Amino acid sequence: MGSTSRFQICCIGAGYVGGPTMAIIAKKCPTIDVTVVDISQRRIDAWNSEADLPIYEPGLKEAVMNTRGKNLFFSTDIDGAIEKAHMIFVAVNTPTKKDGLGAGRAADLTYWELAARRIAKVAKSPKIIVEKSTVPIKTAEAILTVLNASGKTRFQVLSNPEFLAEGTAVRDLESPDRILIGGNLKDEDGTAAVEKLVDIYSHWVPRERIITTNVWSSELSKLVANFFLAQRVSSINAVSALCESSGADVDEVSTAVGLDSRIGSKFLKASVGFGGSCFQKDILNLVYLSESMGLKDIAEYFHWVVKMNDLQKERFVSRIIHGLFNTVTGKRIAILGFAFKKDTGDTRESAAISVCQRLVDERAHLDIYDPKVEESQIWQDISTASKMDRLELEKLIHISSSPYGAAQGSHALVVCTEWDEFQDLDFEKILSIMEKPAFIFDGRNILNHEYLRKLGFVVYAIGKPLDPRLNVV
Ligand SMILES: NC(=O)c1ccc[n+]([C@@H]2O[C@H](COP(=O)([O-])OP(=O)(O)OC[C@H]3O[C@@H](n4cnc5c(N)ncnc54)[C@H](O)[C@@H]3O)[C@@H](O)[C@H]2O)c1
Ligand SMILES: O=c1ccn([C@@H]2O[C@H](COP(=O)(O)OP(=O)(O)O[C@H]3O[C@H](CO)[C@@H](O)[C@H](O)[C@H]3O)[C@@H](O)[C@H]2O)c(=O)[nH]1
Repeated sequence: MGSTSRFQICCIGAGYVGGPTMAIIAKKCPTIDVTVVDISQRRIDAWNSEADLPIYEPGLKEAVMNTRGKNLFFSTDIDGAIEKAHMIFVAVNTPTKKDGLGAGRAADLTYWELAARRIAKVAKSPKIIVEKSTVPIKTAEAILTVLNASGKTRFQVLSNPEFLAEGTAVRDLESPDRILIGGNLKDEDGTAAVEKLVDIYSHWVPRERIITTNVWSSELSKLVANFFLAQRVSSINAVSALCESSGADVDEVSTAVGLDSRIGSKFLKASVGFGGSCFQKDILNLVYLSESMGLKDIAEYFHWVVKMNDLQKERFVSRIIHGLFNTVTGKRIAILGFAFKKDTGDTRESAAISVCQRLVDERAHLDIYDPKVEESQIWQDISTASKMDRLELEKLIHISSSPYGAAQGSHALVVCTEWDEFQDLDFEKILSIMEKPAFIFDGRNILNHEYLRKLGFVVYAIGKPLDPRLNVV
């Protein structure tokens, strides 16, 4: 490990945020030593391996390989890394609570608190703690209370939410729209801590893109940013239902609407529904916060973004069932894509999970293909979502290593993830190996629907004028 006379950063949590964020800090700041620690030996071994890293992100492997062993280290020696660090990022998971008070809505801060208690126990010299995980407003304040209770040394807690999106993590980290740092700017030590973190980001981020606020604004801004993004997806998905009923085309509508510079064109792509570990969790967190502050109507307003997403997934499944003449029992359906978006192997809250679970409930036979998601992950996700046991599921589900394998003998192709490679498939070949009539349900609007119809497919696409050959109710 690096010399202790250099500035030392520790990051607790070697996940989708901790790993890539620290790799970029190490790359951009060669004079700083960065140690990423985790309780999972398996994850740390994977970060240290020569083969695949534990997560897939374009450009990540190069960034890690160029710095690992020089000023970037992955370790399970959490106490050792805490002890020598000047600054400690906490990037542990903060999932939605499963049980107890606020279950299904509030953030579960168990991992965060455990990390804070570890720091309090081990730290002997002053530390700057950087809250990287997404947390409810006032978490930093609670954490400071835990830390200060040890009475051994001084701590500053900063909020520095992460805005990277999966699939583009390296690009987002190298060229962020903004860096947000919340700290106690009324206090000299607080201001100095904020300045230290500003210094680090200034190695590669223009100063005007680094903004500082009070801690609460920073914590809340992260939740609100995700609400605004998810709200746009739910809004365009609501419009997609209207388009299907009226003959309008959702892509034409979103282009026309998005050209208004006050609205903008991003996050207006209708889909089977948003997924990912953040949107639903963070909005439910806002719902819970609003409810606990007595703001019932505000909570309901936030909640509709998640409810609309659930409706969209269900609407898509209904289109498949009705399209296949009101029953999918015993029919073979090829699922193309299982990740929650392209260019990631992450499946957390992926719309594909809900779609597969619903189709399996109807006793359809699924053949699933995804270029990056591990087979074991698909089994784990469907087993968790379904009421059926593994033996029953194995009779209904097969996982293929190619899209053609999945399509063989199927009645329908269902696109759940917008992987680029799906646009380049040989659809003539696919048509020839499918049952007839052959159906395509494009949950991402990425295929050339007119061409596919000319070939002979019956095509359903989100928010598009309905194919006259499609059975609808
Ligand atoms: N995934 C994203 O794209 C993204 C983007 C922005 C913000 N966030 C937020 O960042 C946080 C982390 O998300 P993630 O996707 O990286 O989660 P993750 O599950 O991929 O990684 C979290 C890691 O923390 C480790 N961990 C948990 N408790 C620990 C402890 N006490 N000591 C050491 N290690 C511990 C876990 O083993 C795990 O490897 C969450 O709050 C999330 O909301 C995520
Ligand atoms: O027009 C769109 C845009 C996105 N999506 C879907 O929305 C989900 C989320 O996509 P995206 O936001 O690109 O990925 P995430 O990695 O979940 O990133 C979000 O969540 C992160 C975790 O908080 C934040 O850091 C990011 O800023 C925020 O974009 C995915 O299922 C997308 O397919 C759509 O359906 N239509």
